[in-house]
Amino acid sequence: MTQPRPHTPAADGLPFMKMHGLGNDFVVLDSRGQPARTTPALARALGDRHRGVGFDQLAEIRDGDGSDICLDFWNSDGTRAGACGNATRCVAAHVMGETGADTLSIRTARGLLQAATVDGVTWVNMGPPQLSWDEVPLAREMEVTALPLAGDPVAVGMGNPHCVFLVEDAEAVPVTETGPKIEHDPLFPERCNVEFAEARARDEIRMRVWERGTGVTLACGSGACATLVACVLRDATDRRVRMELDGGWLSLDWREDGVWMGGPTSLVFSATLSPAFLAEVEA
Ligand SMILES: N[C@@H](CCC[C@H](N)C(=O)O)C(=O)O
Repeated sequence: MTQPRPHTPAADGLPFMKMHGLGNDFVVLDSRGQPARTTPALARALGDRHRGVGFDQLAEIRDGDGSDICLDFWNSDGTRAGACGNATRCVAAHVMGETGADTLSIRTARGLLQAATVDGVTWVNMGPPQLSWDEVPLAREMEVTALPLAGDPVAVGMGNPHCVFLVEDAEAVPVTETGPKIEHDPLFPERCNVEFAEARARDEIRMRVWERGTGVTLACGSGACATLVACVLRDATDRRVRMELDGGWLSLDWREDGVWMGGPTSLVFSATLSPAFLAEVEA
């Protein structure tokens, strides 16, 4: 009997999924059972919204390592990200849908995360915030709540660095002007994501974001978690809030075991990258 021919990306192309969580959009590669594929060049080429597919982040699923799955993240400029909350929720919803389970363990660069489906909503525990200067990281020893920057922001690590400004009116902030200046400030040796947060009530926040390696996005999950932490540290909100981002609403809850985040996820389509596209990237 003839054996089925194994799938080889060079001959058959490379399958991927396009997903989004509140308009924070992703290409997802499923590399379980095979070698990881992503390189900085592939991430940049795929992230090109004109010549590739386009995404804010690329997420690559790998076989579990003492966990159900492993997950790696890349920005559209080809750099790695240690955390991506919305992609984690999207992938968790997809994998739990495959298996019918309502919990999932996910190993990421920041450690082991837990996801759960509750009343049809996918939640992820993004872990406890990192609140010492060397964990964020900052360039030198200082309080994360006392940065020497105009606007008096708070630095928070969520497996990736965030700088959160508490503002009176988030709509009025020139995000595209201020975001890149803070992202590249020497205080952040690994650059940072920048959030502008307006506490509308003890249980409601409006947030807009500039993402490291990507720019303005409609939502940022790890940024939402960092924003909640900053608001609680400044006593602007309670630990359980709803948050409005440009792309929609998230629910957040800073518990003993970490910052939990729940909200919608969407699988937009599945398709295959052509062998010609892959050959051009590898050339
Ligand atoms: N959109 C993401 C965060 C992506 C990573 C970020 N740009 C970084 O480089 O740290 C999220 O939902 O958390």
